[in-house]
Amino acid sequence: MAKINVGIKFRPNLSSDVEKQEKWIVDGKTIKSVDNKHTLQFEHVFGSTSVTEEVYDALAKPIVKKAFKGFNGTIFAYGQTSSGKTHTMIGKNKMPGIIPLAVRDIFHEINKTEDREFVVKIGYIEIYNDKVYDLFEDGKTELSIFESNGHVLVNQKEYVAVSEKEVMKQFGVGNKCKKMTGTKTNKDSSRSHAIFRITIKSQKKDDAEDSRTSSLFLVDLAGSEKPDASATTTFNEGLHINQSLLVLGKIIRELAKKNSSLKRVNFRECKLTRILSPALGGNSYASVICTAAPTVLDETYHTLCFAQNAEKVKTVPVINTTKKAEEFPPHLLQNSSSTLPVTLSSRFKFVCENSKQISPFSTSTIFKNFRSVKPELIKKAATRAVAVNSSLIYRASAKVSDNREQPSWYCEGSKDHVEQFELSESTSEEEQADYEGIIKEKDNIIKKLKDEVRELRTENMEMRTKVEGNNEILSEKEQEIVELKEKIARFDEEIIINSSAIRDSEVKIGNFENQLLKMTEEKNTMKAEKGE
Ligand SMILES: Nc1ncnc2c1ncn2[C@@H]1O[C@H](COP(=O)(O)OP(=O)(O)OP(=O)(O)O)[C@@H](O)[C@H]1O
Repeated sequence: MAKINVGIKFRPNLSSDVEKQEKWIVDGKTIKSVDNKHTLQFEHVFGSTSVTEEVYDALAKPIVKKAFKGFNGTIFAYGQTSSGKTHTMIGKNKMPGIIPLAVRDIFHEINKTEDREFVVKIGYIEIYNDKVYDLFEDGKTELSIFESNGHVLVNQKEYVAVSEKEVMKQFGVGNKCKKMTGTKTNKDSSRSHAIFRITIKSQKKDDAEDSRTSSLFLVDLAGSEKPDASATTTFNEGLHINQSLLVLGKIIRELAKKNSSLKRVNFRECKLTRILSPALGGNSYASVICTAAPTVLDETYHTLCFAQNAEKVKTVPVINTTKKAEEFPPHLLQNSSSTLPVTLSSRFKFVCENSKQISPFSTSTIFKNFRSVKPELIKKAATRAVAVNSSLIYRASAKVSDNREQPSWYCEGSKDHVEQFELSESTSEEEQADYEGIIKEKDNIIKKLKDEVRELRTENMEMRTKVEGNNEILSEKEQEIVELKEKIARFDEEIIINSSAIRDSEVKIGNFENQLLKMTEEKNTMKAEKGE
C-alpha cells in the first residue's frame, strides 16, 4: 500500500495583495495562523519564496520515476481560486510547471534507457460543468466515460509523441482550448478541471513478453470560490466547480477514515471523482499539491484540512504488465494519430509498428538485425529518419552508440511502406561470436530477472488476496458493530419505556400502601372505641 504524498505550496503575494495582511506563518513543516487558532504540520511545506522545481522534486519526480517503471501515477493541484494551481502545474516558459518538468524527465529517461523500447501517448481532457471535453479536439465535443476490465476510460483522442518538444507543442494546442475567464481574484481563472494524461508503454528488447503500460495523470483542478468571487462568471460554472470539489472532499474524508472500505465510497457522484477513482483509492501512486494564498484565512484553512485528510488515504499501486495486445486497455488501441512510431535500436533490430495491420506495440514486425551504422550517424546520438509513402508515415528514432565502421542495414520486407536505407554490411565472424556471447549473457540475466519478477508477482498476489480478505472481514465486523449498536439502541428504548412503567407501578404501590395504612388505622380506632 502507498500513502498519498501531500505538500502545501504558498504562492507569493500578488500586487493586489499589497494592502492585505498575511494570515499564515510558515515555520519549517509547521503552518500557523497569525491569530494562533490553527497550527498544522505537514511532511512537505513550501513557503512563498520556494520555486516549482522544489515542489517537483519532492512530490512529482518520484511518481514520474514510478510511472516509467510501469506504475500508474497521479499528481493533482488543489486549492482555492487564484492560489497558484495553474502556475504550479503548467507554469510559464521561464518557470516551467510540474507538467513540462515531468515530460522533460520522461524523455530524458527514455534516452538513457538502452534495453527497452518506448511508445509515449498523450491525451488532454477537461471537465466543465460536469461534462468531459477533448482539449485535443477543440474542446467542444463532449466525450463519454466508460469502464472496461476495471479501467475507467474516456473516448479521447491520443497522440503518439516521440520527443519532449512534440509533447509540449501539442500540450500548448490543448491549453488554448481550455475554458478560462477573468474573475475578481484571478484574471486568468480556470473554469474547468484539466487532466493531461501521459501513457508510457515499454517493452524489453528481444523479449516481447516483458512489456508494461502506465498512465500518468497530471491534473489542474478548478479552484473553489466564494459566491462573490464568481460574480463575473456564470452562476452554473461556480456551482459545478464547488459541487465537484465538495464531492472530492467528501470522498477524501471517507477514504481517510480508519478501516474505510472502497466498496462503500461512491466515486460516481461526479465525473471528476469517477475519472480520478484509480488515483484516489486504486492502482496508482498519487501526490496532491495544495496551493494557498498567504493573505487568505478561511479558504486556506479549508485547503489545509483537505490536505490533512488526503495524507491519510492509501492506494494499492501495482506494476502494469501486459503480455498481449488484447490486454492493453482498449483506449490505447484506438484513436491513434496518423503518426506511427518506429524504434531503431543500434545493433539489434528495427521495429516497426503498423496499427493498420497489427496491434500497436505488442506485435511488432522485426525487419532485420543489423550490426552497426556509419560513423557520421553515430556522431548524432539520436538520428531521426523519416520515410514516407502514400498511406503511412514512419518515424525512426535511432539511438546509436556503436562506433564500429560497418556500413549498412535496410528494412527488409518493408519496401512497400518504407524507403530503403543503405547503411550497413555484415560483421566479421569474430564480432559475430562476441555478439552471440553478449546475447547469451543477456539471456541468462533476463531469465534470472524473469524468475525474480515471477516470485514478486506471486508475493504481490498473495498480499493483495490477504488485504482483500482483511477488508472483507473488516466490513463484516463493521456490519456486526452497526447491528449491535442498533440492538443497544433498541434496548435503551425498552429500558426507558420499562423504567417509566416501573415508576408508574411504584407510585401505584405507594398509593395502595397508604390506603392500607389508613384503613388499618381506622380499623384500630374503631376497635379501640368499642373497647375491644
Ligand atoms: N509561485 C508563484 N510565483 C509567482 N506567481 C504566482 C505563483 N503562484 C501563482 N502566481 C500568480 O498568481 C496568480 C494566480 O495563479 P493561478 O492562475 O495559477 O491560480 P489558480 O489557483 O490556478 O486559479 P484558478 O483556480 O482561478 O484557475 C497568477 O497571476 C499567477 O501568475
